[in-house]
Amino acid sequence: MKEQHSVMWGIDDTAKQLGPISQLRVGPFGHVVVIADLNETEALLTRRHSSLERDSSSISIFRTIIPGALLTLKTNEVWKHHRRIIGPAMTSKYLTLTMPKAYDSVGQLIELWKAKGDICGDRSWSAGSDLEGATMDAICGMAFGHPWGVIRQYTHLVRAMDRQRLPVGPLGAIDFKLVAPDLAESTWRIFTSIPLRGPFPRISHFVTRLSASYRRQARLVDQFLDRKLIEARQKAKLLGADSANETADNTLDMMVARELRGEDWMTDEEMKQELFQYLLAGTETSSTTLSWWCKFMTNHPEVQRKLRAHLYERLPDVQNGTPSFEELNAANTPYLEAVVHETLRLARTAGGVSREVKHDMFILGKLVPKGTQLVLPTSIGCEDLSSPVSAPLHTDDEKSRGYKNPQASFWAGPTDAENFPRKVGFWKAGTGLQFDPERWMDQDGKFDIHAGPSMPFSLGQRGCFGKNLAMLELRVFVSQLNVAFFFAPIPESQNIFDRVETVTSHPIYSYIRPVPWSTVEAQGDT
Ligand code: HEM
Repeated sequence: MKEQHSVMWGIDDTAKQLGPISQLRVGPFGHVVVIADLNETEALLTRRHSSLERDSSSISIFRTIIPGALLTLKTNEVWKHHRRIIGPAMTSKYLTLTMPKAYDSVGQLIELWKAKGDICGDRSWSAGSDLEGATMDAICGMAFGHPWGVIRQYTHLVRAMDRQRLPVGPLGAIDFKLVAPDLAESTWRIFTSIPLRGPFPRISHFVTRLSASYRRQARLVDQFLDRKLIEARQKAKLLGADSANETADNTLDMMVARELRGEDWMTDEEMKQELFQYLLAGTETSSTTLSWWCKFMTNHPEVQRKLRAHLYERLPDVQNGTPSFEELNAANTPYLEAVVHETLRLARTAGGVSREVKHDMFILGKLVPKGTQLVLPTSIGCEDLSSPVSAPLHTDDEKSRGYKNPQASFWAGPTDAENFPRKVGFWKAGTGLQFDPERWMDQDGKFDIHAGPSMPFSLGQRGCFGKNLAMLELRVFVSQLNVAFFFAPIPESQNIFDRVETVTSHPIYSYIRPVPWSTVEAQGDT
């Protein structure tokens, strides 16, 4: 793992060397069991989920800033209650209503990149913080109805810069150091306070909370949420319950309207935590995925050109920026869907998920005791890491001890292996790590979600709550950015694919050079 600078690639290598189930020691006392087999992972997350629970260590890490929202609740009655209340926010009805917020945010990002392009000439800059700002604006709009104006502020600052004195970073790119509005800066400060490493997250975060600046920033965000809650309730009362419910175009308004109708409700504190969780779970994940997309585009001009032609053909409105919810789907824009899926597959934004075993169970023929922490890489289909058909599922010793337990997985046991041979060789040999959206297209040019494995949002009951919103946002951003810009090549010294793993696995360098499609280099040979 040290050699690869990545836990995720390290786990891939472990799986290649040790097979689909292995045990790693973590620190002096802990250990985790890694399951790197696609069928087994699917079975665990979907069919055997009642034997598993979200693991205590990740819960205690995220509880430092969100003590009681979906992400940090055990799968109990409270979790089900929260899901019932905010679940409708992911239905097509609400997503359709909130979609204009995503268009607003990407529109502002396009303006920012045009302003940067004007002063940068043919030099590149890093896309990372711009994308964080734009996805934060989008999520705020979708959650509370108003973006925080991060990108608007960045654009204002860029327009005021002296093009003769732009700061140049060590790799030759322009190093814009832009300051976001207070609320956004405070939220990022809270996110970065999450103690991702170290054995005692609660203690280390307690120390962080002693700092006056942290307390001031946390208070600012808390007061904002209080204010929004009051405003949303006043607005809903004026409109009346039914009309408030019909017109709600953000998650807070939707929750408040349901509260007013007496349907279901949460305490103020619960509501605030669920909304804050939107920011935590929805900003970095989307911006990281989009940063990877920019890198893939920069290296694949042919994909950019094909995508643009496809969008112009399928979406007459694309230039005006408002294709509808129904128009932006896999059936209507299959190549866009393929590009988004391929980006998610290779970005490996959330490299893995973890679970705790609730009682002794058999996994791939091994007895895994109660309390064990499982790590399930979400992108094991990237390479061919499944076990071969002939892998022994029970050792002779286990069989002689009568290991025919009722909780064995669907796939465990020699008979199942014969009847349901393990899927191996998902992609053409040696192509698994290449960026190739065509792998998701069938012979008739349709998008085929079953073409191969990919589970970037995880699976099952505790899989990503925001998947529908995230997919919509990615389709909106990718289509709008593609139509607005050609991502021109950048110097080799900046074209580095190294990762850093925090909450997500993001590129260390995300330099871009977006140019108008009218330029000669955008037109290329075609
Ligand atoms: C590209 C974007 C995203 C990716 C790749 C992603 C991925 C994931 C993954 C892998 C999990 C863990 C699931 C598990 O443990 O099985 C998760 C959980 C979650 N995600 Fe996302 N996510 C994304 C965007 C979003 C957005 C936009 C939101 C909110 C609006 C969101 C809200 C959540 C929540 C609340 C959970 C916890 C669900 C629970 O424990 O019940 N995510 N996400």
